[in-house]
Amino acid sequence: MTTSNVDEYVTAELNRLRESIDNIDAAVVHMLAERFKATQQVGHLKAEHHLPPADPAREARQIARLRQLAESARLDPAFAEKLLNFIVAEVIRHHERIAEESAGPDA
Ligand SMILES: O=C(O)C(=O)C[C@]1(C(=O)O)C=C[C@@H](O)C=C1
Repeated sequence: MTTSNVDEYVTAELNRLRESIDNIDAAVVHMLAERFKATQQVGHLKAEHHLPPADPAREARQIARLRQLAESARLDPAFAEKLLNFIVAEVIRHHERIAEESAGPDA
């Protein structure tokens, strides 16, 4: 192989892998959007029934489950846990805002 063939091969391979990465990133965005649609509904339900925004026992079960799934998928369980915590922290902020809004300005 000449140098320019190697360059062509590397460029083609990089482009092929990046197409796959772009598809996966799009799927992640769509899945997160669906997850947030569901959690928004949970936020409204919790606010209507005066339930606390966070449920640490539920989170502990989710973390245990995700760590196991990550291990079987050969993904770092610590990373899976960090990612879930990051998402859930944002969800809790949304829940708190929904609760404040549903309580009204005098609450
Ligand atoms: O399941 C709930 O009670 C939620 O509010 C959803 C959710 C989540 O994003 O998965 C968010 C906050 C809770 O602490 C636990 C889980």
